[in-house]
Amino acid sequence: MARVLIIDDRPMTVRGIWRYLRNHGYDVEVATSGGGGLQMARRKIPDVILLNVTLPGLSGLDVLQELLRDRDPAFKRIPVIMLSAANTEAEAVQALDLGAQDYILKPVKLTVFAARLRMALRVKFNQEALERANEYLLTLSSIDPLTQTFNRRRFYELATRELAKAQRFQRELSAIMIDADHFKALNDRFGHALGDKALCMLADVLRKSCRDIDIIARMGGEEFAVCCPETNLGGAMQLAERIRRGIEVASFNLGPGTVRVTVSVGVATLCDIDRSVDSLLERADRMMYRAKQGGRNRVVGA
Ligand SMILES: Nc1nc2c(ncn2[C@@H]2O[C@H](COP(=O)(O)OP(=O)(O)OP(=O)(O)O)[C@@H](O)[C@H]2O)c(=O)[nH]1
Repeated sequence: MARVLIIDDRPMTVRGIWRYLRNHGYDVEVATSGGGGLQMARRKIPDVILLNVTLPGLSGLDVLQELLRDRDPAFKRIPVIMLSAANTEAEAVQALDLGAQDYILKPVKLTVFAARLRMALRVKFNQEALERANEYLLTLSSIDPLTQTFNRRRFYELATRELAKAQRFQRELSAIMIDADHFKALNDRFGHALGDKALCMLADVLRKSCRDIDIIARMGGEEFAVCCPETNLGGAMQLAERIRRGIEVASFNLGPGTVRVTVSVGVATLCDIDRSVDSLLERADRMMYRAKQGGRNRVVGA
Protein backbone atom coordinates (compact mmCIF):
# COMPACT_ATOMS: atom_id res chain seq x y z
CA MET A 1 0.00 0.00 0.00
CA ALA A 2 1.57 3.28 -1.09
CA ARG A 3 2.00 5.83 1.66
CA VAL A 4 1.00 9.43 0.95
CA LEU A 5 1.79 12.36 3.23
CA ILE A 6 -0.31 15.48 2.72
CA ILE A 7 1.17 18.70 4.08
CA ASP A 8 -1.50 21.40 4.08
CA ASP A 9 -2.44 23.84 6.83
CA ARG A 10 -6.10 23.73 5.87
CA PRO A 11 -7.02 20.07 5.85
CA MET A 12 -10.59 20.94 4.82
CA THR A 13 -9.32 22.00 1.42
CA VAL A 14 -7.73 18.60 0.80
CA ARG A 15 -10.57 16.58 2.27
CA GLY A 16 -11.66 15.42 -1.18
CA ILE A 17 -8.16 14.17 -1.97
CA TRP A 18 -7.85 12.54 1.45
CA ARG A 19 -11.15 10.68 1.07
CA TYR A 20 -10.37 9.64 -2.49
CA LEU A 21 -6.97 8.25 -1.51
CA ARG A 22 -8.37 6.37 1.52
CA ASN A 23 -11.10 4.85 -0.66
CA HIS A 24 -8.50 3.73 -3.17
CA GLY A 25 -6.32 1.89 -0.67
CA TYR A 26 -3.61 4.48 0.00
CA ASP A 27 -2.19 4.90 3.48
CA VAL A 28 -2.68 8.64 4.06
CA GLU A 29 -1.35 10.96 6.76
CA VAL A 30 -1.89 14.70 7.07
CA ALA A 31 0.45 17.31 8.56
CA THR A 32 -0.70 20.90 9.00
CA SER A 33 2.69 22.63 8.98
CA GLY A 34 5.92 22.34 7.03
CA GLY A 35 7.97 21.50 10.12
CA GLY A 36 5.43 18.93 11.28
CA GLY A 37 5.37 17.39 7.82
CA LEU A 38 9.16 17.05 7.75
CA GLN A 39 9.10 15.35 11.16
CA MET A 40 6.37 12.94 10.05
CA ALA A 41 8.26 12.14 6.86
CA ARG A 42 11.41 11.42 8.85
CA ARG A 43 9.59 9.08 11.23
CA LYS A 44 8.23 6.99 8.38
CA ILE A 45 9.35 7.82 4.87
CA PRO A 46 6.31 8.26 2.59
CA ASP A 47 6.20 7.13 -1.05
CA VAL A 48 4.96 10.53 -2.13
CA ILE A 49 4.32 13.94 -0.53
CA LEU A 50 1.49 16.28 -1.52
CA LEU A 51 2.75 19.68 -0.47
CA ASN A 52 0.77 22.91 -0.41
CA VAL A 53 2.81 25.87 -1.63
CA THR A 54 1.36 28.27 0.96
CA LEU A 55 1.98 27.26 4.54
CA PRO A 56 2.51 29.26 7.73
CA GLY A 57 6.15 29.34 8.90
CA LEU A 58 8.15 27.16 6.52
CA SER A 59 6.57 27.59 3.09
CA GLY A 60 5.96 24.66 0.76
CA LEU A 61 9.00 25.67 -1.29
CA ASP A 62 11.14 25.80 1.88
CA VAL A 63 9.98 22.30 2.78
CA LEU A 64 10.80 21.10 -0.72
CA GLN A 65 14.32 22.51 -0.43
CA GLU A 66 14.79 20.94 3.02
CA LEU A 67 13.81 17.57 1.59
CA LEU A 68 16.18 17.86 -1.35
CA ARG A 69 19.05 19.08 0.83
CA ASP A 70 18.71 16.22 3.30
CA ARG A 71 21.67 13.89 3.73
CA ASP A 72 19.48 10.79 3.70
CA PRO A 73 19.18 9.69 0.05
CA ALA A 74 15.83 8.01 0.78
CA PHE A 75 14.53 11.40 1.85
CA LYS A 76 15.79 13.16 -1.24
CA ARG A 77 14.12 10.60 -3.44
CA ILE A 78 10.55 11.17 -2.19
CA PRO A 79 8.56 12.58 -5.10
CA VAL A 80 6.84 15.82 -4.15
CA ILE A 81 3.66 17.00 -5.85
CA MET A 82 3.05 20.68 -5.14
CA LEU A 83 -0.54 21.86 -4.70
CA SER A 84 -1.37 25.50 -5.30
CA ALA A 85 -4.34 27.79 -5.62
CA ALA A 86 -2.22 30.63 -7.01
CA ASN A 87 -2.14 29.74 -10.68
CA THR A 88 0.98 31.77 -11.41
CA GLU A 89 3.39 30.53 -14.00
CA ALA A 90 6.40 31.78 -12.03
CA GLU A 91 5.47 29.70 -8.98
CA ALA A 92 4.98 26.55 -11.03
CA VAL A 93 8.31 27.05 -12.81
CA GLN A 94 10.09 27.73 -9.53
CA ALA A 95 8.66 24.60 -7.86
CA LEU A 96 9.47 22.33 -10.80
CA ASP A 97 12.95 23.82 -11.23
CA LEU A 98 13.66 23.28 -7.55
CA GLY A 99 12.92 19.59 -7.97
CA ALA A 100 9.19 19.04 -7.43
CA GLN A 101 7.90 16.06 -9.39
CA ASP A 102 4.67 17.78 -10.35
CA TYR A 103 2.59 20.91 -9.76
CA ILE A 104 -1.19 20.69 -9.55
CA LEU A 105 -3.68 23.52 -9.30
CA LYS A 106 -6.52 23.59 -6.80
CA PRO A 107 -9.36 22.84 -6.92
CA VAL A 108 -8.01 19.46 -7.86
CA LYS A 109 -9.77 17.30 -10.48
CA LEU A 110 -9.62 13.98 -8.67
CA THR A 111 -9.34 11.57 -11.60
CA VAL A 112 -6.56 13.55 -13.29
CA PHE A 113 -4.87 14.07 -9.93
CA ALA A 114 -4.99 10.29 -9.26
CA ALA A 115 -3.40 9.55 -12.65
CA ARG A 116 -0.58 12.03 -11.93
CA LEU A 117 -0.10 10.51 -8.48
CA ARG A 118 0.17 7.04 -10.03
CA MET A 119 2.72 8.38 -12.49
CA ALA A 120 4.81 9.88 -9.66
CA LEU A 121 4.73 6.53 -7.84
CA ARG A 122 5.64 4.65 -11.02
CA VAL A 123 8.68 6.88 -11.55
CA LYS A 124 9.71 6.36 -7.92
CA PHE A 125 9.30 2.58 -7.98
CA ASN A 126 11.13 2.31 -11.32
CA GLN A 127 13.97 4.40 -9.95
CA GLU A 128 14.18 2.19 -6.87
CA ALA A 129 14.26 -0.94 -9.04
CA LEU A 130 17.04 0.63 -11.12
CA GLU A 131 19.04 1.45 -7.98
CA ARG A 132 18.64 -2.14 -6.72
CA ALA A 133 19.80 -3.46 -10.10
CA ASN A 134 22.81 -1.11 -10.01
CA GLU A 135 23.71 -2.26 -6.52
CA TYR A 136 23.46 -5.86 -7.64
CA LEU A 137 25.67 -5.19 -10.66
CA LEU A 138 28.20 -3.43 -8.48
CA THR A 139 28.25 -6.47 -6.19
CA LEU A 140 28.70 -8.78 -9.17
CA SER A 141 31.58 -6.71 -10.45
CA SER A 142 33.27 -6.56 -7.02
CA ILE A 143 32.83 -10.01 -5.52
CA ASP A 144 34.48 -13.31 -6.37
CA PRO A 145 31.53 -15.66 -6.95
CA LEU A 146 33.19 -18.75 -5.47
CA THR A 147 34.52 -17.38 -2.17
CA GLN A 148 32.37 -14.25 -1.78
CA THR A 149 35.47 -12.20 -0.98
CA PHE A 150 36.32 -9.09 -2.99
CA ASN A 151 37.86 -9.65 -6.41
CA ARG A 152 41.21 -8.21 -7.50
CA ARG A 153 39.68 -5.12 -9.11
CA ARG A 154 37.74 -4.12 -6.00
CA PHE A 155 40.72 -4.93 -3.77
CA TYR A 156 42.82 -2.43 -5.68
CA GLU A 157 40.12 0.24 -5.45
CA LEU A 158 39.65 -0.17 -1.68
CA ALA A 159 43.33 -0.68 -0.87
CA THR A 160 44.31 2.39 -2.92
CA ARG A 161 41.94 4.50 -0.83
CA GLU A 162 43.36 3.03 2.41
CA LEU A 163 46.91 3.68 1.22
CA ALA A 164 46.10 7.32 0.48
CA LYS A 165 44.53 7.71 3.95
CA ALA A 166 47.47 6.05 5.66
CA GLN A 167 49.96 8.29 3.85
CA ARG A 168 47.93 11.45 4.39
CA PHE A 169 47.44 10.87 8.14
CA GLN A 170 50.72 9.02 8.76
CA ARG A 171 48.96 5.83 9.80
CA GLU A 172 50.15 2.27 9.58
CA LEU A 173 49.02 -0.15 6.89
CA SER A 174 50.09 -3.69 6.07
CA ALA A 175 49.40 -6.25 3.38
CA ILE A 176 49.32 -10.03 3.60
CA MET A 177 49.58 -12.40 0.62
CA ILE A 178 48.31 -15.93 1.13
CA ASP A 179 48.91 -18.71 -1.37
CA ALA A 180 47.72 -22.30 -0.97
CA ASP A 181 50.51 -24.90 -1.05
CA HIS A 182 50.65 -27.65 -3.68
CA PHE A 183 47.14 -26.79 -4.80
CA LYS A 184 47.63 -28.39 -8.18
CA ALA A 185 48.37 -31.69 -6.49
CA LEU A 186 45.26 -31.33 -4.32
CA ASN A 187 43.08 -30.74 -7.40
CA ASP A 188 44.70 -33.62 -9.27
CA ARG A 189 44.35 -36.01 -6.40
CA PHE A 190 40.93 -35.14 -4.97
CA GLY A 191 39.19 -33.35 -7.81
CA HIS A 192 38.30 -29.79 -8.68
CA ALA A 193 35.16 -29.77 -6.51
CA LEU A 194 37.21 -30.41 -3.39
CA GLY A 195 39.70 -27.78 -4.57
CA ASP A 196 36.81 -25.29 -4.73
CA LYS A 197 35.66 -26.33 -1.27
CA ALA A 198 39.18 -25.75 0.03
CA LEU A 199 39.19 -22.21 -1.43
CA CYS A 200 35.88 -21.47 0.33
CA MET A 201 37.33 -22.82 3.57
CA LEU A 202 40.36 -20.52 3.13
CA ALA A 203 38.06 -17.54 2.64
CA ASP A 204 36.06 -18.50 5.76
CA VAL A 205 39.20 -18.64 7.86
CA LEU A 206 40.27 -15.24 6.51
CA ARG A 207 36.89 -13.73 7.39
CA LYS A 208 37.00 -15.20 10.89
CA SER A 209 40.60 -14.13 11.51
CA CYS A 210 40.46 -10.55 10.22
CA ARG A 211 38.91 -7.34 11.51
CA ASP A 212 35.83 -5.89 9.84
CA ILE A 213 37.91 -3.05 8.39
CA ASP A 214 40.43 -5.41 6.77
CA ILE A 215 39.99 -5.89 3.03
CA ILE A 216 39.97 -9.54 2.00
CA ALA A 217 40.20 -10.53 -1.66
CA ARG A 218 40.81 -13.48 -3.90
CA MET A 219 43.48 -12.17 -6.24
CA GLY A 220 43.18 -15.11 -8.61
CA GLY A 221 43.50 -18.90 -8.54
CA GLU A 222 44.56 -20.04 -5.09
CA GLU A 223 45.96 -16.69 -4.03
CA PHE A 224 44.36 -14.27 -1.53
CA ALA A 225 45.37 -10.88 -0.19
CA VAL A 226 44.42 -8.95 2.91
CA CYS A 227 44.95 -5.22 3.32
CA CYS A 228 45.07 -4.26 7.01
CA PRO A 229 44.56 -0.59 7.87
CA GLU A 230 45.96 0.69 11.19
CA THR A 231 48.22 -2.34 11.44
CA ASN A 232 52.01 -2.40 11.82
CA LEU A 233 54.31 -5.25 10.82
CA GLY A 234 54.08 -6.94 14.23
CA GLY A 235 50.27 -6.90 14.17
CA ALA A 236 50.15 -8.16 10.60
CA MET A 237 52.61 -10.96 11.41
CA GLN A 238 50.37 -12.04 14.29
CA LEU A 239 47.32 -11.99 12.05
CA ALA A 240 49.19 -13.90 9.33
CA GLU A 241 50.19 -16.59 11.79
CA ARG A 242 46.57 -16.81 13.04
CA ILE A 243 45.46 -17.28 9.42
CA ARG A 244 48.12 -19.90 8.67
CA ARG A 245 47.26 -21.86 11.82
CA GLY A 246 43.50 -21.45 11.28
CA ILE A 247 43.77 -22.94 7.78
CA GLU A 248 45.93 -25.81 8.97
CA VAL A 249 43.36 -26.66 11.66
CA ALA A 250 40.28 -26.15 9.45
CA SER A 251 41.76 -28.39 6.76
CA PHE A 252 41.26 -31.40 9.05
CA ASN A 253 37.51 -31.02 8.52
CA LEU A 254 37.75 -30.50 4.80
CA GLY A 255 37.20 -33.96 3.50
CA PRO A 256 37.92 -37.61 3.85
CA GLY A 257 41.17 -38.94 5.29
CA THR A 258 44.33 -37.39 4.04
CA VAL A 259 43.14 -34.10 2.54
CA ARG A 260 45.28 -31.30 3.95
CA VAL A 261 45.60 -27.67 2.93
CA THR A 262 48.33 -25.36 4.12
CA VAL A 263 49.29 -21.87 3.03
CA SER A 264 52.44 -19.85 2.58
CA VAL A 265 52.06 -16.31 3.77
CA GLY A 266 54.01 -13.12 3.03
CA VAL A 267 53.68 -9.91 5.03
CA ALA A 268 54.81 -6.37 4.22
CA THR A 269 54.11 -3.03 5.81
CA LEU A 270 53.78 0.41 4.24
CA CYS A 271 56.96 2.47 4.08
CA ASP A 272 57.94 5.84 2.66
CA ILE A 273 59.02 4.51 -0.71
CA ASP A 274 55.60 2.99 -1.46
CA ARG A 275 53.75 5.02 -4.06
CA SER A 276 51.09 2.48 -4.91
CA VAL A 277 49.33 -0.64 -3.70
CA ASP A 278 51.43 -2.57 -6.23
CA SER A 279 54.73 -1.79 -4.56
CA LEU A 280 53.37 -2.90 -1.15
CA LEU A 281 51.89 -6.08 -2.63
CA GLU A 282 55.07 -6.87 -4.54
CA ARG A 283 56.99 -6.92 -1.28
CA ALA A 284 54.35 -9.08 0.39
CA ASP A 285 54.50 -11.35 -2.66
CA ARG A 286 58.29 -11.66 -2.40
CA MET A 287 57.91 -12.60 1.26
CA MET A 288 55.32 -15.21 0.28
CA TYR A 289 57.75 -16.77 -2.19
CA ARG A 290 60.38 -16.89 0.53
CA ALA A 291 57.86 -18.77 2.65
CA LYS A 292 57.42 -21.23 -0.24
CA GLN A 293 61.18 -21.62 -0.64
CA GLY A 294 61.57 -22.03 3.11
CA GLY A 295 59.41 -25.14 3.08
CA ARG A 296 55.81 -23.81 2.80
CA ASN A 297 53.16 -23.69 5.57
CA ARG A 298 54.87 -20.69 7.14
CA VAL A 299 54.78 -16.90 7.49
CA VAL A 300 57.60 -14.60 6.34
CA GLY A 301 57.50 -10.85 6.73
CA ALA A 302 59.76 -7.80 6.49
N1 LIG B 1 39.68 -26.11 -7.61
C1 LIG B 1 40.17 -24.96 -8.08
N2 LIG B 1 41.46 -24.90 -8.44
C2 LIG B 1 41.95 -23.74 -8.89
C3 LIG B 1 41.14 -22.61 -9.01
N3 LIG B 1 41.90 -21.60 -9.50
C4 LIG B 1 43.16 -22.09 -9.68
N4 LIG B 1 43.19 -23.38 -9.31
C5 LIG B 1 44.32 -24.31 -9.39
O1 LIG B 1 45.34 -23.97 -8.48
C6 LIG B 1 46.54 -24.60 -8.95
C7 LIG B 1 47.70 -23.69 -8.71
O2 LIG B 1 48.84 -24.40 -9.01
P1 LIG B 1 50.30 -23.81 -8.98
O3 LIG B 1 50.25 -22.32 -9.32
O4 LIG B 1 51.17 -24.67 -9.78
O5 LIG B 1 50.74 -23.84 -7.48
P2 LIG B 1 50.65 -24.98 -6.39
O6 LIG B 1 50.34 -26.30 -6.96
O7 LIG B 1 49.71 -24.49 -5.31
O8 LIG B 1 52.10 -24.99 -5.83
P3 LIG B 1 52.80 -23.98 -4.86
O9 LIG B 1 52.07 -22.66 -4.93
O10 LIG B 1 54.19 -23.86 -5.35
O11 LIG B 1 52.74 -24.55 -3.49
C8 LIG B 1 46.31 -24.91 -10.43
O12 LIG B 1 46.23 -26.32 -10.59
C9 LIG B 1 44.98 -24.27 -10.73
O13 LIG B 1 44.22 -25.02 -11.67
C10 LIG B 1 39.76 -22.72 -8.64
O14 LIG B 1 38.96 -21.79 -8.74
N5 LIG B 1 39.32 -23.91 -8.18
